[in-house]
Amino acid sequence: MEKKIVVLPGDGIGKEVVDEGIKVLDTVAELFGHQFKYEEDVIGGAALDQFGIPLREETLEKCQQADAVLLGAVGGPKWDTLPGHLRPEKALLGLRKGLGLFANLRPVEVFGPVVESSTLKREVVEGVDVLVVRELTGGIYFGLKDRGEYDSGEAWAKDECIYSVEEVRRIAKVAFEAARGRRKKVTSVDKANVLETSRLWREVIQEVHQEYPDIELEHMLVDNAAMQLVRQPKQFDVLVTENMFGDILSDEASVLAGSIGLMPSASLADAGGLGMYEPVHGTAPDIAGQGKANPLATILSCAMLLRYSFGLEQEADVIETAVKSALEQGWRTPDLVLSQDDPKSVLGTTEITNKIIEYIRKSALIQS
Ligand SMILES: NC(=O)C1=CN([C@@H]2O[C@H](COP(=O)(O)OP(=O)(O)OC[C@H]3O[C@@H](n4cnc5c(N)ncnc54)[C@H](O)[C@@H]3O)[C@@H](O)[C@H]2O)C=CC1
Ligand SMILES: CC(C)CC(=O)C(=O)O
Ligand SMILES: [Mg+2]
Repeated sequence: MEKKIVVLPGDGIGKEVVDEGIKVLDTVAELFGHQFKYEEDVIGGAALDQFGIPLREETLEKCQQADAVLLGAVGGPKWDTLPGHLRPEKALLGLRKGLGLFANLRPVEVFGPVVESSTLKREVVEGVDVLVVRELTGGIYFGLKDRGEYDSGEAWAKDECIYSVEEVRRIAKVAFEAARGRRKKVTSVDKANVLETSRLWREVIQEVHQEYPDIELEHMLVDNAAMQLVRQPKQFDVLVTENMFGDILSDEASVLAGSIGLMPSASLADAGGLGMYEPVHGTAPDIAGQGKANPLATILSCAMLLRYSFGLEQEADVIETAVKSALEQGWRTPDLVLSQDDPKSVLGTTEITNKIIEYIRKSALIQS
């Protein structure tokens, strides 16, 4: 199979983890006889430094013409004081909107071997398997185009939260369809006791649910959901929510898995179409450049890329199994080690990728 992947490393550890993801994709390509062509471009802070804007039109066009996009993360303290439209993070919003990627899938799977990496009790987290379905191109991160901008020192600032029926309907369908292939339960998270957009959200979710009588639906207010997620996470199967709530709840859910360095994501327009794949985490300025970032979230995002954009199920499975094997054998990155005297073998970014590649090669040998 021949495919074109646009690679957007971004800033901070984004570059470090994306490099590792490509090594894994190259290994899979070599073993399974595929040809992946990469086209790298700058976005975020890197694009600001080089071109004066966080997202160039030509970058968006390149992505539109690709088969998939692999992204690291954007932002960092260097650009924190810039006005809103120049923030590196706006590049991400522009890409998501420009590519029509309204469905963000963030699986939260607790890998058995790293249960002890979670700060929560074993009985709470063991076996957790939640899919967060986050609406990605609406809500308060977008608002109205002509809303103006806050200037430092001004007396007030404004963000607007808008949702249309159609925006909620299409993400509801993604969630109910996903639940059909899982444990058949959807929890819709909103703030319908306060927000008008949430009242619309709840109404539309209920309406779409009529088409899915085989799926159990419950509604939960977001403050309660934040609490339930760490109190009793196994009550959740598919959790569907709007843009900002999904952003926050998925970072919270990473505590169940042991580290945000394990959390992959896929941002999709339509099933089988162009997708963008990125770790849930940001640029981690506190550890950037030290060779200790956990690349597994990105490597698992590469598995999602193969599965959702290229339909390469077996190749995706091989990557996921290799990640599990490496963790089972006790290999860890520093973020997965809670105490100094933890006996687990601690590896850097490149070293743990090399282990994953070793396991991928071994499993390909067994299969051939
Ligand atoms: N998708 C994106 O591009 C995102 C970008 N950001 C940006 O990243 C910058 C830093 O944001 P933070 O709030 O600090 O969030 P962050 O996710 O970058 O880091 C939060 C904490 O998690 C740790 N961490 C994150 N990824 C890790 C990994 N792969 N391995 C080991 N440890 C990891 C970091 O060291 C830090 O202690 C900001 O400029 C923010 O706007 C934040 C979130 C998402
Ligand atoms: C950086 C933001 C645009 C969004 C974010 O934190 C995320 O998508 O996880
Ligand atoms: Mg986030």
